[in-house]
Amino acid sequence: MKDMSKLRVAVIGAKGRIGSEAVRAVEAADDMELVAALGRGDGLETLVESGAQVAVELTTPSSVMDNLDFCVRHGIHAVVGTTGWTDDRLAQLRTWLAASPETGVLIAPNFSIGAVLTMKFAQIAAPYFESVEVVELHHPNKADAPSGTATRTAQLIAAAREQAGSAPQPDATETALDGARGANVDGVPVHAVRLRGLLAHQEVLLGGEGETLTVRHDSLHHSSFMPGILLGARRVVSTPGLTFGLEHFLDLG
Ligand SMILES: NC(=O)C1=CN([C@@H]2O[C@H](COP(=O)(O)OP(=O)(O)OC[C@H]3O[C@@H](n4cnc5c(N)ncnc54)[C@H](OP(=O)(O)O)[C@@H]3O)[C@@H](O)[C@H]2O)C=CC1
Ligand SMILES: O=C(O)C1=N[C@H](C(=O)O)C[C@H](O)C1
Repeated sequence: MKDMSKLRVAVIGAKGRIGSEAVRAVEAADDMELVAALGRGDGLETLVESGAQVAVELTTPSSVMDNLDFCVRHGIHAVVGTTGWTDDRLAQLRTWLAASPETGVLIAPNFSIGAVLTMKFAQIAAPYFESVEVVELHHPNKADAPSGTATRTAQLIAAAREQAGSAPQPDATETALDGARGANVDGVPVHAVRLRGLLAHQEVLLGGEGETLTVRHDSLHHSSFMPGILLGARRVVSTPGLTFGLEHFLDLG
C-alpha cells in the first residue's frame, strides 16, 4: 500500500548507469517512495497506474521526448538528466507544457553541485579573459559529444561575453585537421575526451595577458548526481513550467 505522505517518484531508464543509482537514492530517501522503475520496453501507463507524481527521466536523446510528451499530458512532473537539448526540442516541450500549465519539468544538464558551480564560476570569469576553451572528459561508453554540461557551459560563457561586449577570441589558426580545434559552441571551442577509467570531468581554461585560470570539476561516482536529483524531485512539484538548470533550485540565479 502506498504511503500518501511521501512523494511518489518513478525512474525511467532505471537499469542504466545513472538510472540504477537514482533508483537506490529514491529508495533511500525518507520523504520519497519509489513507485515505478521503467526500463526500455516497459509501458509508460505504469506511471499513471503507480500514481507517480514525479518521473526522473534518465534515458537517451532518442527516447526522452516521447517520455516527456506522455508525462506532461498526464500531469506527471519530470526531472530530466538526459542530454541532447536543442532549441527545437525545448520549444516543443514548452508547447506541451502550455497545454498542461500546472505541470513542472526540470532539465538539468548536470545534477552535481560542483558542476553547477563550475558553470557559474566560468560565467563570472569569462568576460575578464581574452581566451576561454572548455575541455570535457568522460567514460568511453558515453553516446553524445560534447557533453550536455560542456555545451551549456560554453553557451553561458558566450552569453556572458556578449553581454560584457568582449572581443572575439584570438586564434591565428590557418590550417587544422578536422576537429583539432574542437567543436564551436557559440564561438567557444569545446573539446571532448573519451577515456577508460574516467567518469565525468570538465575543465574551463581561461587565458589573459601573462596569466591563466583553470576551473576544474570531477564527478568520481554517480552518487555525485543524487542530491541534485532528489532536490529536483522535491522542488519540481511546486514549480510549474520549464526550469532549465539546477542552479534555479539552488538560488544561484
Ligand atoms: N544531468 C546529469 O547530471 C547526468 C546526465 N546523464 C545523462 O543521462 C543519460 C543516461 O546516461 P547513462 O545512464 O550513462 O546511460 P545508459 O545507457 O547507461 O542508460 C540509459 C538507460 O535508459 C534505457 N532506455 C532507453 N530508452 C528507454 C525508454 N524509452 N524507456 C526506458 N528506458 C530506456 C536504456 O536501455 P537500453 O540499455 O536497453 O538501451 C538504458 O538502460 C545520458 O543522456 C547522459 O548524458 C548522465 C549522468 C549525469
Ligand atoms: O553521460 C554522462 O556520464 C554524463 N552526462 C551528462 C552530460 O552530458 O553533461 C552529465 C555528466 O557529464 C555525466
